[in-house]
Amino acid sequence: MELGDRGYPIVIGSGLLDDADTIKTFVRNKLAYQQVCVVTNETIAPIYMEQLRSSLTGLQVETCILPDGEKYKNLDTLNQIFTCLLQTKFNRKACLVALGGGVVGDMTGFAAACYQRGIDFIQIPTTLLSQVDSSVGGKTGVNHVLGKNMIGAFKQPKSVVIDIDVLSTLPAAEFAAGMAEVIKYGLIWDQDFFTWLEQNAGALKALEPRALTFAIQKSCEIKAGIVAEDETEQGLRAILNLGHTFGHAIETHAGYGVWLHGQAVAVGMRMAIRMSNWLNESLGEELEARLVRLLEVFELPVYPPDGMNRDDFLTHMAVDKKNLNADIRLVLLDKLGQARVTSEYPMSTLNRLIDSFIGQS
Ligand SMILES: NC(=O)c1ccc[n+]([C@@H]2O[C@H](COP(=O)([O-])OP(=O)(O)OC[C@H]3O[C@@H](n4cnc5c(N)ncnc54)[C@H](O)[C@@H]3O)[C@@H](O)[C@H]2O)c1
Ligand SMILES: O=C(O)C(=O)C[C@@H](O)[C@H](O)[C@H](O)COP(=O)(O)O
Ligand SMILES: [Zn+2]
Repeated sequence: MELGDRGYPIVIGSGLLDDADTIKTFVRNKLAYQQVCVVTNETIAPIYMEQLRSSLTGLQVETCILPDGEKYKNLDTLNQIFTCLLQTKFNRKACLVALGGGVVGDMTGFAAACYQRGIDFIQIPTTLLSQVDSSVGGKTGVNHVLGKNMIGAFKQPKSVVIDIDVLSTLPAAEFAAGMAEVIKYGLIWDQDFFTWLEQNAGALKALEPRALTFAIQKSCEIKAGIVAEDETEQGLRAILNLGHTFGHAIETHAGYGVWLHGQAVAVGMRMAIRMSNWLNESLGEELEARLVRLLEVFELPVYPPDGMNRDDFLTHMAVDKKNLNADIRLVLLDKLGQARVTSEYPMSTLNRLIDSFIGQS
């Protein structure tokens, strides 16, 4: 990840958690930490903690085990990390290691940004979503009942270690949720990658290592390239939010954890593509149909939840972080592989768009 003195390596491979040399290079010796606190959760700890611990022998390794779930991505749980660090007398030279999915990664990064005004952290992402998206780019934070990820900081990790083997224990619905973000990269940035995903969906679903590695690598490259241009989302980076304006509204309305983040993004991307086509007919209706076919291969939802109405969407979309005033800013496509952020559309079109999805599921 190219970011000047905040740049960092992203290593992708098989067997990395068991590979003491890799862990040594990217977590231990090279960065010379004395104290390491692995932040993980109650689901991941029994599966992967011992493997990681054996690659960290010789260091003071503490473990902070959080409850599992999006509903715990909040300030109370964040405080549990601070309590762990203070009880074990961690100093400013300590390093946090996020071993988990996006929830663990976002909270660990935010804890690292805050603890004693900032310590280092490393990402060891264990879900597909966290491997292709949340572990890269430095967005960290927690949810508020009134909005997703509303409290947080930009804090880049010192390295990202992606072991594709951990995906073998990931539930299928969680794998699919990660695929929604992978598909996002094709839509916003790379039409050839989108076509490749259509052609290789079966291999990805079967966890075929070559296909998986390619998809993860491509996703990280695209994300890192965008973040390198615009680390703190002054402009370009907001295109990574395709589908999220609608998706975050779904997650918040349903209650955190009821809809997986990637599921909500899948529906949100479909809504954004239909809106894009309505505003720019040269995009063509076929793209929405192609997206739906691809989402359905992974059994991702393509309609918002029953009972969610237009006001529910608009209320939550009004507190989106992209908004600069009362206007709701959306990420839309000009064509496959090219996105932009805009609030220049008739409100009547947004109303009609939301209505076209209500009561359809
Ligand atoms: N910071 C960013 O740039 C960014 C990007 C995308 C998403 N996010 C955030 O990430 C979160 C979603 O992350 P997620 O999809 O990884 O969900 P998650 O962190 O909740 O993990 C999903 C589930 O899988 C379990 N799990 C994780 N790894 C496993 C493994 N290898 N084997 C078995 N079970 C495993 C977890 O315990 C959890 O129950 C959301 O809060 C979202 O807002 C952040
Ligand atoms: O890294 C980014 O920038 C993204 O927008 C990636 C998204 O997939 C991710 O869900 C992110 O957390 C959303 O950010 P937010 O600022 O809309 O909360
Ligand atoms: Zn996302």
